[in-house]
Amino acid sequence: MSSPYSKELLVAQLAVQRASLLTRRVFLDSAKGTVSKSDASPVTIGDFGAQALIIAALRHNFPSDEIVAEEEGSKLREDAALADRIWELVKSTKLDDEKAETEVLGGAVKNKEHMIDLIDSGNSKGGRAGRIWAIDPIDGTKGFLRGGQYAVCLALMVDGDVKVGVLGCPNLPVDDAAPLSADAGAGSDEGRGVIFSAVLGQGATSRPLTSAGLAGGKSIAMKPVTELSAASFCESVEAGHSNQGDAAKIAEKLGITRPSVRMDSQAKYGSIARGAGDIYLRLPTSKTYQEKIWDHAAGDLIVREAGGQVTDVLGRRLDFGHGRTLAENKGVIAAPKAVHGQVLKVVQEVPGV
Ligand SMILES: Nc1ncnc2c1ncn2[C@@H]1O[C@H](COP(=O)(O)O)[C@@H](O)[C@H]1OP(=O)(O)O
Ligand SMILES: [Mg+2]
Ligand SMILES: [Mg+2]
Ligand SMILES: [Mg+2]
Repeated sequence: MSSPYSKELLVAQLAVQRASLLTRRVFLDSAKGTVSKSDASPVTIGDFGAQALIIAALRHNFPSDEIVAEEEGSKLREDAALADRIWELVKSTKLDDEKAETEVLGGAVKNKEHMIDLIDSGNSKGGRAGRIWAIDPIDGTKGFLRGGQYAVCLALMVDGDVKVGVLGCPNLPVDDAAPLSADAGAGSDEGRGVIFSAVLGQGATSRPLTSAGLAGGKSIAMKPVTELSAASFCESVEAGHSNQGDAAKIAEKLGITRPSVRMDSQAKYGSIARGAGDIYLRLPTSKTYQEKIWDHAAGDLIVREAGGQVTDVLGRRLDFGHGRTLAENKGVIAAPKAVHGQVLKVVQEVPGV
């Protein structure tokens, strides 16, 4: 008998793989078709194209599942030139493995109109009932534009609980043991590109991102941290996304002397899950910003399955059942189980956190 969620895992991995190949093409192109969204954050033809390809694969395999995805298609109905550029990418990005491409992923998207409809169909409100997929087609779009790290993110929640999580990180080193560095090595794909995945209760794996089918996976585990003084934080690059000043105070109190590694996107979760980094700290910057479920669902499961613990700054598990946002959580602390409590205690000693 196959293990629980084996079909969901296979589809999710191949869908993320294909979408990551699309984003990689855009990453290497100087014209990324960037437009500004209503909240002033950027979105590119890579984000739209990756979302279309992932939703196409999900609709082919699981037509009645709900989908919560970051992007929407309205801009593309007003801007034909932008839609055309995305369509060029979507229709020409395929896996080399014919069987994976057609039998598993369902092959090419029919036409441009259908592509926009697919992009628009990630509009579920989310919630605590049933099967809901969460998609961030490019997490860390600012990193993607800067030549940094980014991630293609997909997770399946069932009744509010994350069961399957997959992260495509085209700019991380393939080697799980490579030292953690914010440098993405823009311009060269050599030795780069990894897919992390996890199924609840079945552990976490990493495998190289290739243009064929799925390459062999290896099981991953967090680095055992016994002395916090030898550890370092992995934090956001963007100062507006997490409170880096308070993080520095917390590091000092914990005896951490190494500087934080700054990295965009859920590549942070993947990096600590494979033992390349130690602790992911994301302290809230404002009382009003609510984290989005697609920014954390896959990473949360991958870290927990690699032996970590993930909570918010109040010590609560991330709750993905509240809708499109983590409405009941503030910030994130992801750390090896053995030291998570120590980090949480010091985080709570900092006034205002
Ligand atoms: N004010 C904010 N506080 C925290 N996270 C934010 C904020 N604004 C945007 N983000 C999200 O942080 C994520 C990037 O994380 P990181 O900083 O760790 O690389 C993005 O998904 C981004 O959302 P968006 O996709 O809408 O730009
Ligand atoms: Mg994001
Ligand atoms: Mg995004
Ligand atoms: Mg965005």
